[in-house]
Amino acid sequence: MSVLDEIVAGVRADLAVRQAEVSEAALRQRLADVSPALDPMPAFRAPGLSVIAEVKRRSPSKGDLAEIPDPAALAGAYAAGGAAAISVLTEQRRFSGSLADLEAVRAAVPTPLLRKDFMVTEYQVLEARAAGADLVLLIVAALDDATLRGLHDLARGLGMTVLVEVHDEPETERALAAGAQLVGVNARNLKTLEVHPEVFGQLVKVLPDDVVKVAESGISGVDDAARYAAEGADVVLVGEALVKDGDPTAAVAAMRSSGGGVR
Ligand SMILES: O=P(O)(O)OC[C@@H](O)[C@@H](O)c1c[nH]c2ccccc12
Repeated sequence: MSVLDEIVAGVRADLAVRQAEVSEAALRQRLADVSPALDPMPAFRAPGLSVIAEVKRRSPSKGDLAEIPDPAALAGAYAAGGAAAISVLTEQRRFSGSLADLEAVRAAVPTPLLRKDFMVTEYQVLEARAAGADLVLLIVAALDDATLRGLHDLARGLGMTVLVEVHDEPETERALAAGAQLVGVNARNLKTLEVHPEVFGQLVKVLPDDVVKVAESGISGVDDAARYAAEGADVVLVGEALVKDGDPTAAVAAMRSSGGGVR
């Protein structure tokens, strides 16, 4: 079993517990009370480099990163630095996140929010929207084509934006075939946890001009952000470097301006 398979098995077990507590019908009812999803795409498409700043306590590859007792305060700091969107890890077992973190952040900031998790069922997409998320992540390596397309269409139907994550060329072709408009190239291979920073530069050549391109993982500071911007990234998604920085507001602002042209 790959690391990704093990993570998804844990996610499915946790999901079964939540599904036993809240029915899908009840979740769908909650959707009526949620404000419409915010659209991050105009900011992502504007000139310059956008930052998706991530709330991330730990990871399977790096272990504990930061305690983050108050995710809403961290998100407020990211927003003050001009983050175009905020990613909240909600996976519990490996990343110590939760939907409660997402809800707390939603209550605190008006910035578009990404639910970062291992989404394998419609229920999780509905949960994301009900908790106030505007975007969801779909990891191509974790999904068959029919499920990828089904979850993509469901999220779009709910007014959400989908970040479709890839790590190689076949996955990129599958993402585009599913209709992806926002593609994230994860430098980390989720099956082995190895980081390959050169993958973005390879895959950017396969991505059409009108697709918004996100560079994900292992971005340690302004130099990495600037390098990805020069390679064609519209957006960088950054976790570890920001949660460990004593001044996350300044760190986000510096990454934005590293891409040439503040937006
Ligand atoms: O902390 P980093 O190296 O800046 O990485 C952030 C983000 O790219 C990473 O958290 C991530 C990218 N894709 C994922 C999928 C699942 C969980 C986590 C991720």
